[in-house]
Amino acid sequence: MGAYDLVVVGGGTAGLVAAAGGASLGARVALVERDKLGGDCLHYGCVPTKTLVRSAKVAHTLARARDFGMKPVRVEVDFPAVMERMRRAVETVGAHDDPARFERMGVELYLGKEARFESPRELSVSGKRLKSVSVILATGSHSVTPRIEGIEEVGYVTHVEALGLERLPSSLVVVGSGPIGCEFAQIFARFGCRVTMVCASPLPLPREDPEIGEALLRFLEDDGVAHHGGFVAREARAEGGEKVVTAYDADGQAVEARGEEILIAAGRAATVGGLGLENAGIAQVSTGVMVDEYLCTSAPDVYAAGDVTGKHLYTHVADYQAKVALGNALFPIKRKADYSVVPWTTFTDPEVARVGLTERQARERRDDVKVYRYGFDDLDRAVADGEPNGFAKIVTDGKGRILGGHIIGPDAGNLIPEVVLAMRRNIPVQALSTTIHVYPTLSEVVKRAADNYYREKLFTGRNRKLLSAFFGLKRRLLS
Ligand SMILES: Cc1cc2nc3c(=O)[nH]c(=O)nc-3n(C[C@H](O)[C@H](O)[C@H](O)COP(=O)(O)OP(=O)(O)OC[C@H]3O[C@@H](n4cnc5c(N)ncnc54)[C@H](O)[C@@H]3O)c2cc1C
Ligand SMILES: NC(=O)c1ccc[n+]([C@@H]2O[C@H](COP(=O)([O-])OP(=O)(O)OC[C@H]3O[C@@H](n4cnc5c(N)ncnc54)[C@H](O)[C@@H]3O)[C@@H](O)[C@H]2O)c1
Repeated sequence: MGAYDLVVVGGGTAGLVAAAGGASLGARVALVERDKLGGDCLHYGCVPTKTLVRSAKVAHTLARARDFGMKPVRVEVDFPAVMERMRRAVETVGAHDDPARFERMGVELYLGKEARFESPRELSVSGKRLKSVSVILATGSHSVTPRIEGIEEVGYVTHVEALGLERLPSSLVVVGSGPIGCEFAQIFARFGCRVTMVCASPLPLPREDPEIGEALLRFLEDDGVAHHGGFVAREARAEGGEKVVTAYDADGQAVEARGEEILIAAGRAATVGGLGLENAGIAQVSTGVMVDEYLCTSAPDVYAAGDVTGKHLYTHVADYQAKVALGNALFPIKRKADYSVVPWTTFTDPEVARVGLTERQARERRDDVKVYRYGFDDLDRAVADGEPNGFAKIVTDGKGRILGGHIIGPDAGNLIPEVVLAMRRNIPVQALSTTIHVYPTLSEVVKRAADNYYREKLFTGRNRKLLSAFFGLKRRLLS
């Protein structure tokens, strides 16, 4: 029986950050991973999809050669080569998650093995018992297939199988237009596949500001994606060599989406099967493992981090939670997880980046909400780049305190951190306006949106009248 300070279950982002941190602090740490180190983000999520996003963008840019003063080119996507490039990128990035690196740090690895709780502080791993002072559960999440009659018989892929395709399907039905559905729909459309999306929510990215969803819908349609919003997929059948998904709206109206393949991107659930949570008294809620503000589960000294908690399913949040959970698992002084300022980005083109409240959420909470926006169509650099697409929107209270930031536009994910830092450090929107930004850069979109604060204060209404009176007086005195 091994006695550890910490046993980590799951070797994705959350598990690796926790295990590496614990070992670096001098704790005796074991990490149990049933598959490969790196988890979903490295193997089936962020890294491979962003590689494909880039290839799709290159295809799209080549197809627009004429817009940049080039003779038109015939774009031919070599799908096996695209997928090979993706695998190489995963391999390169995966070097960070090399098992030998973690062993050198002092982490004892149990690779290719499943962990099961026997009690809160005791796990069995392939017949071996691991005893530990504390445990961090970091087993991630997996794709959920909604109830669609006939779907198992017809067959479908999730993001996992889609990333293993050897041939580009001629057409694809995507069920769900959350981040996974939108990213894949655009990638495949830009590779030349006919894509039809069906989604229960009316607009793509239903968690975002509807104005953002509407704008993204237009961009997806420009790429040739057909989007049936407000339709729930209920039946699937094979017909004439195609797969057909029938979806219904709230009035019972049906729409049929046909394709060579079906991609299910309809949400995720915490991965807890086979863990024996009941043996440790670890309770679950509908979204995942139940945790308190300190990321402690209902079992003493068992913490959880990452997607398994069901809170903000992003790699950067998994990383953050792992650090909070690790500190709380090892030390007596406990720290709460703080989700007040959490950014994220959906890597469509243009990208959709977000932090804080939407305009609607802000207005539900207070009466003094102000919204400052700026369009990329009026931003010199975006025009020069031939990407005058989208807008930035900053939501504040009456005094300029930032409540939320939303950007749909080129490189939005790299532009949002300025707003994130401002929110985190209570820097008001006025300061974004008075900070010098480099010209001509896309970063100016945030400043330009913020400039509207002063434009509204100084150039309109009572202030403008007062200033006019002041200038009149000055003229009279000096003339
Ligand atoms: C297609 C796609 C694209 C994405 N793109 C982005 C993006 O661009 N940016 C972003 O921030 N997020 C993105 N995400 C989300 C991101 O991948 C996850 O939030 C992140 O991987 C969560 O990390 P984790 O450590 O909680 O879980 P995971 O990475 O899923 O790791 C959990 C690990 O636990 C292991 N495990 C499970 N059960 C057991 C068991 N019983 N015993 C032992 N091991 C076990 C699994 O094998 C796995 O390796 C994307 C997700 C998907 C699906
Ligand atoms: N760029 C990123 O950071 C990124 C990328 C991909 C995934 N992720 C993470 O993974 C999470 C899961 O993504 P997702 O896109 O699978 O899920 P999601 O929960 O965000 O969206 C699923 C969508 O499917 C729809 N849906 C469900 N059942 C349906 C049915 N029967 N018919 C039609 N529509 C149906 C829902 O209405 C919803 O809009 C994301 O919320 C995000 O946290 C992040």
